[in-house]
Order: sequence, then structure tokens, then C-alpha cells
Amino acid sequence: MSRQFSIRVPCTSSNIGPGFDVVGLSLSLYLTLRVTVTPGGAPHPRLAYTGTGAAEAPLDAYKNLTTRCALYVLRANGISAFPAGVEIDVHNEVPFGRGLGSSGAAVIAGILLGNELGQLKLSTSRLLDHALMIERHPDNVTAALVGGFVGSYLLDLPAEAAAKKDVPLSEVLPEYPPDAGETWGPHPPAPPEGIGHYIRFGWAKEIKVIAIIPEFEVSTAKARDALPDTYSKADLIFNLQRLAVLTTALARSPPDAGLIFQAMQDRVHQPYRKHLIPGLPRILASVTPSTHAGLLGICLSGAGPTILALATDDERRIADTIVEEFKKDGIKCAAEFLHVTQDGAQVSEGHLP
Ligand SMILES: Nc1ncnc2c1ncn2[C@@H]1O[C@H](COP(=O)(O)OP(=O)(O)OP(=O)(O)O)[C@@H](O)[C@H]1O
Ligand SMILES: N[C@@H](CCO)C(=O)O
Repeated sequence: MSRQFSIRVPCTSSNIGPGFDVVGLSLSLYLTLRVTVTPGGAPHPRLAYTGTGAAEAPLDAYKNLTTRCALYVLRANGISAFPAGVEIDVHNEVPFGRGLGSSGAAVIAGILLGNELGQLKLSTSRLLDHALMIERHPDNVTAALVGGFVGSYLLDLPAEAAAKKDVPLSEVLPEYPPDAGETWGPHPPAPPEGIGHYIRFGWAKEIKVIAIIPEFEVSTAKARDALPDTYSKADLIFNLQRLAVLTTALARSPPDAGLIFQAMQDRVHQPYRKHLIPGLPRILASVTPSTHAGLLGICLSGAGPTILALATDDERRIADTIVEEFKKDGIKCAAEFLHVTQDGAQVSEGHLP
């Protein structure tokens, strides 16, 4: 008899200004997988995509990020291959390469898929360990997995465990020629235990989220390569001071715009990414609580190019101003009015409508 289940993962915005690689926020755009497993069916998974990125996402299960992550979970837990008869219909709302955690959502969907296909019953902490072997900064994947406004860190592991965690990504997600079958070679390493740790912060119910999404992509890898290896003591202290205030300020009702706006300033990543996003400093300076009542703060979402604005009121006018600013550089944008999801990734029996 066939089994049907669904996996739904929210998109995420990370950093929120000063919290580079530390804080993430799950938001109301989703990656959804509807999965059917029919024993005795085709040997390789069938994938179909609808929605955003449908033309770009590989339909070969050995090339697609989500199914490759699922295969990693299976093989790291002693199961050599996908079960027969797997059919996956993906519907995606998360634009690729825009700073809204599309790769984090794809990774979490894959980790949950592997857990279900292998009936492994991994704990949340073990699911996160597997995700961190692939996406090696914790902010997006943790928020996508557990939901809400989340702070996370990576444990400083003992040398032997650290060596296991730091294996090249090509060993975690190797190329698997589908017809090679049992000649795939050794199974990839299982993650060490307890790589990632997190805490969920509060989120004031009045705070709404506006995402202004430019039509061009910025690869996260390229945006990370733009960052320096070392920072001055002054810049480090600047960000630490703000992040400490921000995590509590965003939970307080009513939100304090003056405090939040200043607490969302950053000197660690945004200044170094401005050449990748035309007009970034001008855009961040053009919308403030004094020019736009109702605004709380504005920042680059993840590695960009999306701009995230937090507001209590007047979201349409805030969005219009940012869209107009991008237009001065010839860039078209979409505006999304989102909310913070309290739930993270969900697995449910049956197919979601
Ligand atoms: N649903 C998906 N299915 C398959 N591959 C995906 C999916 N979503 C994202 N990807 C892969 O991830 C890439 C984008 O990842 P990247 O880390 O560059 O940006 P992002 O995750 O959207 O942004 P950020 O990390 O700044 O939040 C895509 O080009 C694609 O290769
Ligand atoms: N913290 C990450 C998020 C993007 O994945 C970055 O800004 O590079």
C-alpha cells in the first residue's frame, strides 16, 4: 500500500542587521513537498516542480539539493539508497538566491524527507546536526526547522568531532550516478552529535515584515567571499552591543522604534556587500522612523539582495519607497507582506491541499 505525506518548510531571513550568522526569522513563504511512496515502484525518485524556480530546479533526484540531502541522511544512517516508488511533487514559493533562505529551506526539506523515507525518527537536534553538515552556518536552517525568531551557535567541538564535521561538502553530498547502484562507495560520515544549539526569542505581535525582493540573484557563496577575515575591535563591539539589545527589543510590546532602528545597524556584513546590491547604503538610509512613521528597522535579508523592513503600520508606503529607490538603479522588485511563523518545518500524513 502507498504512503502519502507532506513536508512544509518556511522561508527565512537571517542576520536582521547585526546578527550575522546568529539570528534567523521564519517567514510565511513556503517550500512544500507532497510525497508518495509505493513499494515495488520505480527504482529512482520522480520529481516534479511547480511555483518559483520551477524552470531552474533540477528534476534529477541525484542533482537536486533537496533529494541529495535526503540521500545523505539515508546513507549516513546505514541505508544505501532511496526506497523504490518515491514520487515527489514540489511546490515552491521561496525565490532562489535572494536572501530568503531558499537553500536552507531546501536542505531542511531534504533532511526531513530522508528521515521519513528511512523511518529514522531522528530528534530535532539530530535533524539539525545533519542539516549543519550541509549548510554550515546555523541561522537559516535552524529558523526553518524550529520556526520563529531564533538565535543559534555552533559548538566548539573536540578535535576528532570537529574533523568529522569539517569534511569537504563533496564527501557529504557526493555525485551519485544513478545507475552505479552498489558501486557508490563508502557511506558519507554521520554528523557528530550536538553541533548546533539554539534558543527561540519572543516576537512582538505588532511587528510585521516587508520583503522587497529585487529581480536579480546574489549567490550566498559570493556574498560570503566579499567579507573580510578579521574585524576591528570597534566594529565587533558595535555589532555585539546592538544584537544584545535587538533580541529583547523585538519581543517588547509596544515596540520602541528608536531603539530597534539603531539596534538593527550593522558593521560586519552589509558594508562589505554594497557592491553586490546597487544603491544599498542609499536604500537603507532612505527609510527611517522619522521619514516613515510605523517603521521599526531596515536591513539586508540574509546575504541579499532582498531588503527586509520591520513595521507596525504604513507597510504599503514603506514598500513603495524601497521599490522606487531600487527603480533609480533600473532594478525591478516584488514586495511581499509577510508574518513571522511560530511553526517551523512540519511533516504531516497525507497530501496537503
Ligand atoms: N527548492 C529548491 N530546490 C532545489 N534547489 C534549491 C531550492 N531552493 C534553493 N535551491 C538551490 O539553492 C541556491 C540558492 O542558494 P543561496 O544560498 O545562494 O541563496 P538563498 O538560500 O536563497 O539566500 P540566503 O542564503 O542569503 O538566504 C539555488 O540557486 C539552488 O541551487
Ligand atoms: N548569515 C548568512 C545568511 C545567508 O545564508 C550570510 O549572511 O551570509
